[in-house]
Amino acid sequence: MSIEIRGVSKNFGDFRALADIDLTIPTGDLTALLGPSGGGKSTLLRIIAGLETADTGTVAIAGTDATGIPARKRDVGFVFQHYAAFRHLTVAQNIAFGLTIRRQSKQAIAARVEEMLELVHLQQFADRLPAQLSGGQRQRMALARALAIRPRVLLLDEPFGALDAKVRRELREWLRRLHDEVHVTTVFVTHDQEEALDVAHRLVVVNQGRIEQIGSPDELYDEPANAFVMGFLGPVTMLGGRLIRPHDIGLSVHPTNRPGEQGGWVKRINRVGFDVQVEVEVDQDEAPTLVTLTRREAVEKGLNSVHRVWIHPIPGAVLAPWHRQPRPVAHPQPTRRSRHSAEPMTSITSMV
Ligand SMILES: Nc1ncnc2c1ncn2[C@@H]1O[C@H](COP(=O)(O)OP(=O)(O)OP(=O)(O)O)[C@@H](O)[C@H]1O
Repeated sequence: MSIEIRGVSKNFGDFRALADIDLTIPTGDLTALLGPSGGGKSTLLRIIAGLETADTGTVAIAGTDATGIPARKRDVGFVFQHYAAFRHLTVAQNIAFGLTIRRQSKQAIAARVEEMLELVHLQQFADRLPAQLSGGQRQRMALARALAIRPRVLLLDEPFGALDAKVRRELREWLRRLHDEVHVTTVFVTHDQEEALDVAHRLVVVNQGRIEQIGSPDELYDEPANAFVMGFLGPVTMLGGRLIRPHDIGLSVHPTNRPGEQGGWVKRINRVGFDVQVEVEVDQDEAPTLVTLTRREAVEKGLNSVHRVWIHPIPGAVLAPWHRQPRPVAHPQPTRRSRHSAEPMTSITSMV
């Protein structure tokens, strides 16, 4: 069931939380709304759900205008970060809740609850109370409860936000597989770029009430629309006045005359897991350029004993123009730039 959002704006007093949002979410897709805190992701999700009303614009679900329809009649399943389970009801009763209030027959409810317990792998926990579950199990119960009513749309607001990193990763994987099974149109809010890139088919980057870019994980990573998107998706650094990813920089201990090459001094070498991060000072008035190498590359180049190096963008590197900030930093907190004013990204092939 596709979701069509047209011209949606929302103000809270003088504060503009959403500014003229247009977005189509295709049927059966798993879409992530990704962006920094306060950017408007939850507000947009709540407007889709009918839990919040837009000041202007429309929301259509499956081709029907849902703008004036109350949340309970929109046929959406909703899961929040902190799932409010009924503490005195068992897992099975919690999952059955939406079906019970819809006055389905006892037999139909029992069959659906069984199906849902199986789907979320909680069969053996059916008779437990929510307090007797782990955080990850509770969120799976929340998903089962949301899905039990056969919603047309599933909306998830940071559903794994309160869980530890390992459980989050497991649930991410699980959610992807679950979506492959049930194919319900799903919108997932997260501020975690790794989570979004890992789980979603499509990402919508939301910042300061606007959409910065929409695309597949590959499109966003390889062709970010602007410096904000590029900086939000992972570490970036500066080379030759442009924003570049640290692993898109090649390093040699002799000059090689490659396009865009710059000489510099090694200031620091840090081992980060399997990678080695090298800080290279090209210009002493600027923050050092970060270069990420594998440990093997660092050893082969004998980096521990050299100080003078030459660095260059590798072929195919993604480079963004960068309007000079007072002091560029290795991991900038990018300022918002409108989609329209953003300069196009250039690849190294077109730069040289
Ligand atoms: N009911 C409200 N009253 C006033 N301001 C609100 C209300 N709801 C949200 N806001 C403001 O609107 C902005 C967008 O909030 P929203 O929750 O949509 O952001 P978000 O991108 O989901 O952020 P987070 O990841 O922190 O939840 C924030 O600045 C927030 O303070």
